[in-house]
Amino acid sequence: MPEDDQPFAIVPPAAIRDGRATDAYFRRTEAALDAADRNPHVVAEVTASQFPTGEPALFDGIQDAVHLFEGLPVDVHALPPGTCFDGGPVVRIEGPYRSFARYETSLLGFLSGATAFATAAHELRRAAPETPVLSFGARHLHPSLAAVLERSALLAGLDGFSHVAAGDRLGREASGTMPHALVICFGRGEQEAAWRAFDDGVDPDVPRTALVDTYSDEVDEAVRAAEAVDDLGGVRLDTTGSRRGDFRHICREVRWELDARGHDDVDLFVSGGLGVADLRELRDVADGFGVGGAISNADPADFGLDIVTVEGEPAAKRGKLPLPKQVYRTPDGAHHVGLAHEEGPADGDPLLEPVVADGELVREFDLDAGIGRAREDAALVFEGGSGGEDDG
Ligand SMILES: O=P(O)(O)OC[C@H]1O[C@H](OP(=O)(O)OP(=O)(O)O)[C@H](O)[C@@H]1O
Repeated sequence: MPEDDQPFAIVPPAAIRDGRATDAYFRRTEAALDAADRNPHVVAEVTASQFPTGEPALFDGIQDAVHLFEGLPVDVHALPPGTCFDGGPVVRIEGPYRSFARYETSLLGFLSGATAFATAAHELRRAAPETPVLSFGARHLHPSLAAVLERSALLAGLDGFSHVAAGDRLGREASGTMPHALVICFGRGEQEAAWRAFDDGVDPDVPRTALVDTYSDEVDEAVRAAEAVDDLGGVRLDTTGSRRGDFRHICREVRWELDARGHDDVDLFVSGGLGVADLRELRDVADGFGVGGAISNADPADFGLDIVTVEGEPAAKRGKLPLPKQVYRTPDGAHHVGLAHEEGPADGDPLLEPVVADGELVREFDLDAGIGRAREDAALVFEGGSGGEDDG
């Protein structure tokens, strides 16, 4: 599509579907294979070789990637979204290499971003298992990725997200409170007018949460908001880092002062540059968190694709393990990797499952099912099946 037909630097979905969203060397590989009349039948696997936090990652993105293989003469196996893994293949592709070579770039891209978001969100989930956490990170990303970000956050068990168009794509409603811009539009000393305008103007089913750090002390604004808006649901503290001091103490003080004035039904929602350690520190004083960069700024998962057989014979580059593999989950939560043609552990569940058979999609992906899978698999892997809280 010529650039002036669409103003944004976005690779269109059609280019992803037809394999043009690829690194140029795959186009050259196709030309070389064609010139040599060579198109070997191969098995290739996608694996990650680095796990930066030292903990299992949460697999995601296959729901999109699977569409790359529609209509191709290939069979694909993959881990279901929401599976914890710390080694071994996450995807296995079998077919004539020439037919899928050009899709490697997009395949790895679909998996790398989504898995990174899901893994980061899951770390936050475990840091505050009982407290609502919303994904606020779309502002740090290219807007075309917002639905991927929010879907991964939900898959990992977070409770909601802020991006409206992502919500349209996912069939779920975005949530949110109010920005500082709204308060500033009414001016210093007029915060009550801003909070009341929100109460007057916003749909009745939206929780009334007042932002209480714009101009003055958080305790002062929180108490004023609770007195200005009938049935105020909560206050949000997004205190700027330079003014934060002992943020846990500020939260406790706000809670104390609200309670002391009979506003114990007003929740305390906290946001602004929060990470895993902050959630652990604040989870007993906050009723909810908004977290952005700690999810959206996650480093991409380090996936690579390697051929492991050529015409049925073992093949691999140095440092990689040839032959197709299967991965298994055992009841103790361990992750076993073995050769696909050998028996796995007697009590192990094979995790790679068919997703494409001769170019036909053979598995449906449902977000709620993925959320449930992530919750159950993480309970096995991180708590040995107990489902208990991670105390870090
Ligand atoms: O810091 P992160 O974890 O990435 O969270 C994303 C944003 O959410 C909060 O913004 P807020 O809605 O208060 O923005 P505003 O200052 O523009 O009103 C916070 O201050 C961050 O800018």
